[in-house]
Order: sequence, then C-alpha cells, then structure tokens
Amino acid sequence: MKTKLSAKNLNLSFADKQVLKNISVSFAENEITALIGPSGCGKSTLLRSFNRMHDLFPYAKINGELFLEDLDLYAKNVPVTEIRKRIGMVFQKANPFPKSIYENIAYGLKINNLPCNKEVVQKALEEAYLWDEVKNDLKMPATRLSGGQQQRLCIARAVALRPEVILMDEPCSALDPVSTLKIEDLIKHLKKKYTIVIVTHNMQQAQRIADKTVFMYLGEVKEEGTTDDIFNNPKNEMTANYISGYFG
Ligand SMILES: Nc1ncnc2c1ncn2[C@@H]1O[C@H](COP(=O)(O)OP(=O)(O)OP(=O)(O)O)[C@@H](O)[C@H]1O
Repeated sequence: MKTKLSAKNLNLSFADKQVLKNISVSFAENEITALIGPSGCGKSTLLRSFNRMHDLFPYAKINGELFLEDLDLYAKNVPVTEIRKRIGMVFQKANPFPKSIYENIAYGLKINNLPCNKEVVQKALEEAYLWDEVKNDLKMPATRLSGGQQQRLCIARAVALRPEVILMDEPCSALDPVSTLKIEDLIKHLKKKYTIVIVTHNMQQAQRIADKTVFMYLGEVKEEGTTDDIFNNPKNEMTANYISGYFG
C-alpha cells in the first residue's frame, strides 16, 4: 500500500506542555485509519498538525516532519491554502456557513478558483449522499438542515475541492445512531477516492469502518496495525485495557 500521509519524529508543545512525543506514523492511500485513545492523548492535535491548524498559535512549537506523499507540509514555500485544498477537514460539530445549501459548496469552489456551476455543486452533494434530500431546497439556509444532514453538507463541501485526504475529528459524536450509520456508510464509500483519517471514541465505529487503527496514549503512538489485530490481538497491554474499557 502506498503511503499518502506521514509524520516522522513529530514533537509538538503548547507553551511548556508537550502534547505529541516523537510520533512516527503513516497512513495508506485509499484506506480509513482510526485514531483512538483516551481523552487528551493528542489525537486531535495530531490530526490538526497535518493541515497546519496550529500555525495561528504562536505558543505552539512543532518539530519533526509531516508529509503528503513527498511534499513537506511545513516547508516554507508551501502555501497553507494549497495544503488545505489537498487535505480537507471535517469537524466534530457540523459548521456550515450561514448561507444557502448551494452557497456552502459554491463558496469554497470560488475562493479556490475552481469551476463553480450547478453540475459541480450537484456532484459534490451526490458524492456526500445528500443530493436527493436537498435537490429541491438548494436556496434554503444550510442551518435549517438536521445535524446529520449538516455534517454530510460539510463533507460535500470538503469533497467539492477534490482533496486527496480527508481528516475527520469525531464527525459522528453529535449525531443519533441512524445519522451515524449513514455517515459511516458514506465514509466507506469515500475511501475509494480519498485517504481518510478519523478520530473516534466509538470503538464499534472504528471496527465497522477502519482498515487500520492507531492507539495513542499520553502523546505517544503505543500501537498501530490492522483494525482486526488491534481489536482482536493487541500486543500492548495498554491497548488491550483501553479497548476493553478499563480506562478512557
Ligand atoms: N490550542 C491549544 N492550546 C493549548 N493546549 C491545547 C490546545 N489544543 C489542545 N491542547 C491540549 O493538548 C492536549 C491534547 O489535546 P487533544 O485535543 O489533541 O486530545 P484528544 O486526544 O483529541 O482529546 P479528546 O479525545 O478529548 O478530544 C490536551 O491536554 C489539551 O488540553
């Protein structure tokens, strides 16, 4: 499997607090990788490092290397806009713009100088399994959609830019079980085209959708492997304890 995204000896501190400790990890192309681990172990921080979300925090110190294939994501000549176009992100809480459904997709296309017309918007909504539900309401404010629909709209907004990677930070944690299963179904379908890294606290979800799983603890990667191995044959005692619910 070709490596799409990787970190090498990554250390990250917020002021004096070291949050990521010497992380080396890689994510394979067209696979879904789940990041699991107890609250505060650094999953979101690792995810956010890949699209340079800490650039705005002067007290965040990062060293080590992060790559999209062989592109050094922190090289001085690489514009952050290009990175965020190639590496999309979906957050825990759906965050549609306070605009119409149509404009939510069109806006990102326009500011990235990509062709924007009804066909492109329709394609993105179809790809996110949302078109049939919204095709007659494209002018409606996106904030009137249900939580699950808003999250699929955010996924449509991300895929409209034709990224290579989609990072997802607990995308289902605010959703009911039916909406969650719809998004999981969508994520499995999206991996044919994209590389997906997803932070989740839901162990069943990791097992349902992830090809690989990475277990983190106190800022370190403790174990990584196929989801099947991590859940059925963990080598590290901490992984075994975490997945059986002894802590977290
Ligand atoms: N912008 C920030 N400024 C200062 N500290 C931060 C910042 N973001 C995260 N942290 C700290 O970094 C540590 C790791 O946080 P992070 O959100 O990455 O953990 P997590 O594993 O994703 O947790 P959770 O599962 O609860 O979302 C925590 O101690 C957190 O308080």
